[in-house]
Amino acid sequence: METVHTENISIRTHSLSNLWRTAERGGYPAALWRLPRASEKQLIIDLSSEDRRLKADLEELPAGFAISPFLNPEGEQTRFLRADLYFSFDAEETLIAEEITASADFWRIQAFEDDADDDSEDVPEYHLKPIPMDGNAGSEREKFEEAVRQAVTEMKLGAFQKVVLSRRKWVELPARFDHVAAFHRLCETYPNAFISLVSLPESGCVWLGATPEVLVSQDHQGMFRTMSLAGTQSATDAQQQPVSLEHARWSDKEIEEHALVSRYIIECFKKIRLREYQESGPKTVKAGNLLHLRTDFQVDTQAVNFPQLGTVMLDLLHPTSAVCGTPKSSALRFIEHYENYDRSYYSGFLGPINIHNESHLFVNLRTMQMEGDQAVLYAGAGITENSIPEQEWHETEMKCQTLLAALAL
Ligand SMILES: C=C(O[C@@H]1C=C(C(=O)O)C=C[C@H]1O)C(=O)O
Repeated sequence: METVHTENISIRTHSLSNLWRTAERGGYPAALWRLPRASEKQLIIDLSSEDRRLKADLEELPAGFAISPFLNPEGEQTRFLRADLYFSFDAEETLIAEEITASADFWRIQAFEDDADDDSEDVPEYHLKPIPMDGNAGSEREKFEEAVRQAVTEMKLGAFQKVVLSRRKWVELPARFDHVAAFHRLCETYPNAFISLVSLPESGCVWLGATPEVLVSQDHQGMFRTMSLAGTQSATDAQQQPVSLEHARWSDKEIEEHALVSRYIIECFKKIRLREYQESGPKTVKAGNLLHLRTDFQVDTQAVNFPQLGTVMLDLLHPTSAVCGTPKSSALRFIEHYENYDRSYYSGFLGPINIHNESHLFVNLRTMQMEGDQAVLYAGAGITENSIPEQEWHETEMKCQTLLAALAL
């Protein structure tokens, strides 16, 4: 990352919570994340307060954090947060690195500093008394199951092979719900997930999530990775005992649903005539309270001399058949007609770009959008010809539980 290290510009050491609160108070966009299996927690703050929308070009962009809506025509609606300030903390929340990029101007840094020094506001407690607001759950369920029935009918007529249908669930947050404490809680509960907290002042919303799905990742050695993740079952059996990964059984419906996503990824490689990918799987993996089928894909971009592969694949992959369907255009048309609501950033992608020469973008799943004392959770399920509406609804309920149970909401 490009940095300025002069004696007179340096952010004094503050706690993670204090930095986050200062960013929120000042109306600065901010993103806090923890990569899967990592202990380091990273925070960036964009001091421009600008609602910057662009195409996520991993070769061109400075260090920052991208968050894309599900609907992103030509990819140009990706919201980009520039890393004017960057902080990294270890598992004990000790500051281990801080950087100020050349783009940040001195006066804004000073104003930020002064505000961060004003620590008058006491740290909110982490209350755990939720008030579920699913008064309209009945009609939500009817609408969702009706859409599943419609999709099955259309698939039997050959209109498409798979569509991913989603729904929302509303929850009232406890008084003074602490976003950063909730982020830490998710980090502890889900060590294998990508945990993120993103504050977007222009919309007044903060997004919190724990996703298991990599969309595009390119590390500092030029290793490109993506995955197909589809097929879902509970990680516990009827007696609430954990299902061992070796003993998990998958139905033909789930195997087919998963295969469609893998085939979609391979088609993307074919479009760019790339044959040198390694494929491994499918295997059963645990994602919190759920099990999924996963196939991993990997390409050594240095060996194939294709450094821009991450950007090219991002363009081709999103939205994959894991969140949209097959074929993409018919599935999308069906979603737009039957879901009847804006998915916003749910099932888009998000993650750090060019932070220490790495970019890691994940599908925005197991996520909730918080605005004031309300939260909206989003969850979807892959529908094929053999789907049973009640089971698909149950799957979305389990997916909502990934966040609700961990946060005791
Ligand atoms: C759509 C979601 O998850 C996706 C759909 C899956 C499925 O249909 O089995 C599994 C994992 C994800 O790719 C979600 O979590 O909301």
